[in-house]
Amino acid sequence: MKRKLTIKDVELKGKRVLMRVDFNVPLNKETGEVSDDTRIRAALPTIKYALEQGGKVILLSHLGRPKGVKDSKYSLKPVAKRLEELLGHHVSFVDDCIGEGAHKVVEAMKDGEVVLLENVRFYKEEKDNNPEFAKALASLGDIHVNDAFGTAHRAHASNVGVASYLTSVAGFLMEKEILMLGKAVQSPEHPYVVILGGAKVSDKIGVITNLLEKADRILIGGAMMFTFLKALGKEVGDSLVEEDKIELAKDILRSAREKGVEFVLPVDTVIAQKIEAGAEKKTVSVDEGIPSGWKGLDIGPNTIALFKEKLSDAKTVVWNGPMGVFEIDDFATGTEEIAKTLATLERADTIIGGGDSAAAINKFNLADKVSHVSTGGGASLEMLEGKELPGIASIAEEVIKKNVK
Ligand SMILES: Nc1ncnc2c1ncn2[C@@H]1O[C@H](COP(=O)(O)OP(=O)(O)O)[C@@H](O)[C@H]1O
Ligand SMILES: O=C(OP(=O)(O)O)[C@H](O)COP(=O)(O)O
Repeated sequence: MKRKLTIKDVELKGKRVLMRVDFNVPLNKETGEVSDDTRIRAALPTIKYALEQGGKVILLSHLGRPKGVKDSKYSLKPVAKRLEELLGHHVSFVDDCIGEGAHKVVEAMKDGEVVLLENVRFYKEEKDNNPEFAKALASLGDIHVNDAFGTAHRAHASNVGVASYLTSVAGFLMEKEILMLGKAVQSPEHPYVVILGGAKVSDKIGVITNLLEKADRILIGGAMMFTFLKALGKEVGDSLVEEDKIELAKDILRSAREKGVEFVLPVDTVIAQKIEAGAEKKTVSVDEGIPSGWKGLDIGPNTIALFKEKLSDAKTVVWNGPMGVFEIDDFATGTEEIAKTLATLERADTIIGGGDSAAAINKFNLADKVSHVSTGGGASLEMLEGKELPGIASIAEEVIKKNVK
């Protein structure tokens, strides 16, 4: 892949910098305020840089899935407030992302000012990547900066379509995500260990197939383990199993054996009858099996020890999906211990992807102890699957000048 142009490659002074960010953040249902500002913080270096360079920063984002109509539940207004606090700089909010209102505000902007436009998904043309809509957005800027890595697996108007009308360059967050995840995809240092957990087996099965070509070891935890344990004929009680993926799980186990990839499944699990704090719990070995009426909600102590050993010599670790129901402290031990283990691997590239995995690492205050916590869930997974993401493909590449005599 040729080098992507970044915000550092272009002149910003006096320019209208149309910046696509991913401010799709959770809002508190009662107060309507931003409840997790990780994605806003992650975009700050790019916004600050553009301001320091004397650009006029016009921010575009989506929030939620409002189905192409204006719906105040999905307004970016609370995000403007939070951004203003974090940036320590006034942020004007405009209640439309195209049209006369938006144009008037943008035309009146001075260098070093910031405007956040309303949710681009209030128009269905955004998700359709409609060229006219993309042109209308593009008319608000002189240059397009794409810092929305979390949206890079979508080919929408505000990240991809606009690149037909304006030069699109990467922001610092986009650049870092491409660098860190790209390295894990293209040239990981070995041993390369992948830890997969969480609940969405069907979403992640494609990644496993691709990773069998690259990883040396794959460790499976979370609810995902029960589909594999069932494929091996173990009793899994009432644990979460994706029945229609059992055959695929068998294929993956066979394929791992053939390719010489170590496929490590838990040896014990913490079980309970109810997914709630304080529920009676016990640890059983997977060979003993889980009785009916009980479900596996975390990896057990012997599995934690086994996974620690399998991680000890790792040079690259990619982790996606918690090891158990970490939201409840009784079932958070496995996730916490794996997070702590990653934090001690100082000489390895440790990369965490997935919304819940990022939430878990934040819960244990270990985010600054790993190499990279991706802001993209779906985007990081698709990248690990080896797919080309449309929101990266649309960023301009360096033109290699040949010496012509
Ligand atoms: N054994 C389990 N049984 C049921 N749910 C589980 C289990 N282990 C993990 N989970 C749940 O999986 C969810 C996260 O899954 P997923 O969305 O796949 O992860 P990510 O967002 O990191 O990609 C969490 O809410 C967690 O409670
Ligand atoms: O939050 C996002 O995806 P993620 O939850 O997979 O990280 C992105 O903002 C993309 O949103 P979308 O999945 O509604 O297109």
